[in-house]
Amino acid sequence: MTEIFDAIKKSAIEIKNLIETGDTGKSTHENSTGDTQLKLDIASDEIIENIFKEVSSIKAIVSEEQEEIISLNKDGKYLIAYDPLDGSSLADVNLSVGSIFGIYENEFSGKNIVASVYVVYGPRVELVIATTDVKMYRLINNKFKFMQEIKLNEKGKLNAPGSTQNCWAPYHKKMIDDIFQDGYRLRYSGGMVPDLHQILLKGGGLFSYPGTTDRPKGKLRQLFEVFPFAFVYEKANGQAIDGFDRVLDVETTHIHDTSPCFFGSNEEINRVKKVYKENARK
Ligand SMILES: O=P(O)(O)OC[C@H]1O[C@](O)(COP(=O)(O)O)[C@@H](O)[C@@H]1O
Ligand SMILES: [Mg+2]
Ligand SMILES: [Mg+2]
Repeated sequence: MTEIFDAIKKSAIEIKNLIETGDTGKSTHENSTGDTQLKLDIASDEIIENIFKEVSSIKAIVSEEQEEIISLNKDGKYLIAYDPLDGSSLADVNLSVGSIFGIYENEFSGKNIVASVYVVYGPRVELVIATTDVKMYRLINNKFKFMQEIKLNEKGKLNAPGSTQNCWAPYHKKMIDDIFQDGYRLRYSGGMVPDLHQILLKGGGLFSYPGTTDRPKGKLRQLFEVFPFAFVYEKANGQAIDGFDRVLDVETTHIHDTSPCFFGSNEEINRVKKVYKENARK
């Protein structure tokens, strides 16, 4: 898998340069989820696709920005699903954004994810690789240097509650209020990558993107966003659930499926499970 990680590192350096110099405006296209694509989304997608085309171990790729799976090498072992520029609408206000990659074998499903990688483009560029463990690297003088392993504590102090609040179920609202009452601090930028990276590096907490009245299956996409981060959180001694069970056990029926999702350290996730079990129906 090393050549895949090297390809991702190469794409991260090109995307960093694109973000620094590129146009943050909208294109005239929509992606399959119905989001208007930014010029940066399209350009980052092209960068990654062109680099992955050169890697012989990749069988097929699928991007959040494209409709279909693209076959690359019939003898390749790995399938990669990626979100080329997550949180792209935050680039114009100079908040952090990211890229997310899920590496799968056999077919695109939560059960088949074998590794994941994400990149944070912030004041510094950091890259996190999850295999059997979770390792963080930082871009220094155009090279990724190993910095540290990432492990969550049993309990954290941060709360990142996503989605439109007036569409929350009453029990979800009460749970979030209770968590704040217990002294947790609000940390939500609207960029999944920096928001989840912050919880990982500060030792723990909760990130939630529930099902809501306007989006019963949430917003975040399983293959490109939810499963890769679920893999990271599990390997970092945390958990990722759909409110009830491991989100990596949720079935994928379409490549652009979304799922409610909760990522965090054990204490916070067990709290979500209890509230959802007592109040919600799956
Ligand atoms: O504003 P909301 O509804 O809380 O949604 C925020 C979420 O949407 C996203 O921006 C979606 O990602 P894209 O920018 O790749 O579409 C996530 O990064 C973030 O967690
Ligand atoms: Mg995204
Ligand atoms: Mg995106």
